Amino acid sequence: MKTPDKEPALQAPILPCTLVVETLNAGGTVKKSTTYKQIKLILGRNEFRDLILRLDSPKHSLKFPLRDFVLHKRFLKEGKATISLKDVNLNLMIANAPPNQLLVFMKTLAGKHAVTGVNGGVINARKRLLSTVPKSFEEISPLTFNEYETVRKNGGKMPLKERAANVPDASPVSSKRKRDSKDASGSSTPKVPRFLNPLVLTSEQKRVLQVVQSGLNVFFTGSAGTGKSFLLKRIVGALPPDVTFVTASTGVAACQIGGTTLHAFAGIGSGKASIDQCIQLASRRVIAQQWKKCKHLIVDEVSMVDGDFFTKLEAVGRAVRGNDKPFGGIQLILCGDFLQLPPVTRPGEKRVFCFQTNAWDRCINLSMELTDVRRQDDQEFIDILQSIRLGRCKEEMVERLKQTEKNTVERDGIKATRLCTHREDVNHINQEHLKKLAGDNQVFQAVDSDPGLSSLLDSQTPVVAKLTLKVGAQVMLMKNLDVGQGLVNGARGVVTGFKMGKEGNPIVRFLCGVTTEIKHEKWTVKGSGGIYLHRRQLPLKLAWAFSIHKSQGMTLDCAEMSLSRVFEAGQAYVALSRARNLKSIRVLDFGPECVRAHPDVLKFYQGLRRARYEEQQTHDIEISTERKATTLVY
Ligand SMILES: Nc1ncnc2c1ncn2[C@@H]1O[C@H](COP(=O)(O)OP(=O)(O)OP(=O)(O)O)[C@@H](O)[C@H]1O
Ligand SMILES: [Mg+2]
Repeated sequence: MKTPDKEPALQAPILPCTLVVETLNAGGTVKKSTTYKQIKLILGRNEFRDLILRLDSPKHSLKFPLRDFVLHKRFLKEGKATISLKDVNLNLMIANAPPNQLLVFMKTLAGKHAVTGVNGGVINARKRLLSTVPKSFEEISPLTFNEYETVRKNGGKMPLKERAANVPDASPVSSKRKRDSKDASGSSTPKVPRFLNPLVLTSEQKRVLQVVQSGLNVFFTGSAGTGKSFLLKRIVGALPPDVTFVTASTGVAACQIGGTTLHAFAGIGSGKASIDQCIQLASRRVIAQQWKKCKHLIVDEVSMVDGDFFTKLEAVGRAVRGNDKPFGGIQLILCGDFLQLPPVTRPGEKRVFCFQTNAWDRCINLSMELTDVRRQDDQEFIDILQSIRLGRCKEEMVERLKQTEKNTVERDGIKATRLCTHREDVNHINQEHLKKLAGDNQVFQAVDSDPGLSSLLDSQTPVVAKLTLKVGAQVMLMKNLDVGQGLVNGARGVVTGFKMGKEGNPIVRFLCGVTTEIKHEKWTVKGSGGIYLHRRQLPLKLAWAFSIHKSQGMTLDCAEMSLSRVFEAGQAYVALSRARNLKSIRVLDFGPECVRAHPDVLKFYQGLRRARYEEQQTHDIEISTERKATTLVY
């Protein structure tokens, strides 16, 4: 994989949000509550260098000195947090803030507060009274790594850490931090935290984010590994969570971006009923509320959304929201690669891609293409993949892929995962291999927040309800645990033992060189009506075999594949493009006949390319919310 670039510095902490200010009496009950909608919170310092939170809106300007406070930050991902000002009995409840900005804002607030204390504390009351310094307010500078380190080394002085134990809903940062700061040998190494040093978007990714923030309905595409899902997560973090609905065509893809399936959002079942019936279904109170609340709808892996289903959704959006604009005025942010897997159809059913519908033409203002491949860094492999994506495979490419049959991708007892074209083969292969291993089965049962909805959690989380392991079991990690160490979604490993004790967690040796105990993790999905469901399970799956359909969107460490039975256009491309380089795959039974691209999709992409060419010929493109039906492709 390419070495990631890093963001040089963070922006000044200004947070768009809604704020509820609660005034409490001495007993802690609420005396008064005032809501300020669509305001900005600005973190700054006054003339005495006190930390001040300023509320700005066209009608209001309030200042809250931050002296003795507790941060409640369990719901950061949902754009919510509370600052309890102990000395003045106020609760400042933040809602509807872009989650990424909120995270940086809260960390900066905690860090700057701790550093202020470390660097000399506050000016006494007498000096303040006698001071002739004019009143001022200066926005705070971004938290630097040195400040972060000061806070880390003076751990006790940092309010987030110090008080977490006393705050019932403060999230347990300490255990995660411990894991993040240890290397494979277990020794502590100071690491720049991800929030201080986020991966930089490429210029084309930034451009898409800009367009999304301008409010246009956008479809962005690009070959496998160009960072579409990566960008989508940034987009999610930059939009207000209360009115943003994050979805994908499949449960696994939805889980990767922290969303739900498009079907679960829509509430129209399979969408096979007539448009009138679909509208009726979506008009049920809880579903309709969701539709009305939604201002931004995000859909990943849109290539697998059926065209008829998309047409019905568009009509439902207009009807349920009582708004004649396309999709009822919801901003659409669609992403995917139509040259990967198409919508699943029954035998004999006509396949309609989304882009072939009138609804698509009415809705999508702008189509953009990412071209910089980030998953692979091996140019020869990138060239082969680009050609296969378009349904072409020259003789020398076939030969090169055939040569990989001799690759030894096994290492340290970790075998290649067989990517299967047919789902039924996957289960069979995994169970047969597990049976052959000596030793006892260790069964790990998931704990679901609502056992009645376990089948929904089965389809929307990447982990199974019942996981059976043995020493020697080949496993795949299903969650990013520590990106720096290589413990990422798709990492391959082998079970080497089980911890003694009640839980008996597995010890897994991974291909990246780390051997570690795997503990339970939590997955959260939004059910219909916006209810959150949780599953706790080990983030592992058996990995002797995996289906190509389930692997769409993933990056895999080592895989082998037999592609002679491919039955879909794009299937061979999806399988091959999961790998990082030619050394980490073994391709069996390969021939040019395995490679297929759908002719309608090729035509669609030719149209996008032509439009790019014409745009480049005529003028520099200006992004304007006025423009309709423009196609912009990189
Ligand atoms: N700007 C970036 N900086 C660093 N790494 C990046 C960047 N963009 C993407 N990546 C990395 O590239 C890899 C592929 O990204 P991602 O899975 O988002 O691609 P994708 O276009 O969604 O692929 P697919 O079509 O297979 O779903 C990931 O490991 C991701 O973290
Ligand atoms: Mg993706």
